[in-house]
Amino acid sequence: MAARTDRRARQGPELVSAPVLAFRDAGLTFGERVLWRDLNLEIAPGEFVAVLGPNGSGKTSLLRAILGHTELSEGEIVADGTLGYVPQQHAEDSDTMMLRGRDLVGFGVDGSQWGFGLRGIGRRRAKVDAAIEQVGAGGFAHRPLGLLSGGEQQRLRIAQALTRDPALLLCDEPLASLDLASQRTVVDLLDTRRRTSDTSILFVTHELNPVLPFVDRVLYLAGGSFRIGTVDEVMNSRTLTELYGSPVEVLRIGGRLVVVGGEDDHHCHVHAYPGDVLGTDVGFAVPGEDL
Ligand SMILES: Nc1ncnc2c1ncn2[C@@H]1O[C@H](COP(=O)(O)OP(=O)(O)OP(=O)(O)O)[C@@H](O)[C@H]1O
Repeated sequence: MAARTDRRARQGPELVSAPVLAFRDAGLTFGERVLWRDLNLEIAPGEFVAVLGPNGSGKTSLLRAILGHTELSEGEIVADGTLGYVPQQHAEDSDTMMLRGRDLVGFGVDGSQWGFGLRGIGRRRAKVDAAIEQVGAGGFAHRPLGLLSGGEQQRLRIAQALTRDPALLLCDEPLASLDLASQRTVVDLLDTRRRTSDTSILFVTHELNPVLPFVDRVLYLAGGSFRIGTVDEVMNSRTLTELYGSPVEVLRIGGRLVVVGGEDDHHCHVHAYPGDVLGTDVGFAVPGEDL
């Protein structure tokens, strides 16, 4: 039966090094459309797993299944500990002038868990302050969200997720529409969190290179199938050609990982990822051009 269950509730606290998340024969299909199936994956404490794949391959649906918002078609997902969620930056959020940065962070601790009355309010405020400090947002958290840069807003979204003290952070393209310096800040925050608290990171992205130095494994979804392994095991021409069923070439150029082809059957598409998030050349090339 398809289900997402809480391992701690079932098995007790003795499994100290148990995976924080496990997919067991998990599958997700919509009608005839198979997004992925027979997925078996265990994510260890502190592990950084990048989820890659073309548009529509099922990356966001994977996160939704973990969060329990989408029901699996088969298998199960077993979670151990609290989940935190960091969404992508949305342009429409920038219009928000009524909401202060710390209000956004506070959404992470709303609910009855802190109790009511003055003591509850004080505990809640302390939790919000601690999360804001963890992401270094004390200097701007009092300002309206609409006056903050995309990078500052994204730091506050991470703070919101951290208020829950998550064992696993689910990140849905958190670097989208951020400049390279802000990307680096966000990636550094996530890496610090996993080093200091052993929080695992499941990171959905179209751009692997900004997180390349931190990635332990890659889950690459495409065409109803997937590959899991280290960057070297997955991001190579043979593996991706096999996965896509059409020629794909993976090149390493100056520390950058460049994938040629694979987006669809009709266009030879080139992704050029910057090898260093402080680099300036997020290049896109057309077939036949020198890289
Ligand atoms: N509830 C649903 N019912 C039917 N189809 C769905 C449902 N949810 C998602 N889909 C379909 O599943 C496919 C995968 O969607 P998903 O958003 O997971 O892809 P993605 O890999 O995150 O894409 P992108 O990179 O564009 O964000 C899409 O074709 C989408 O239309």
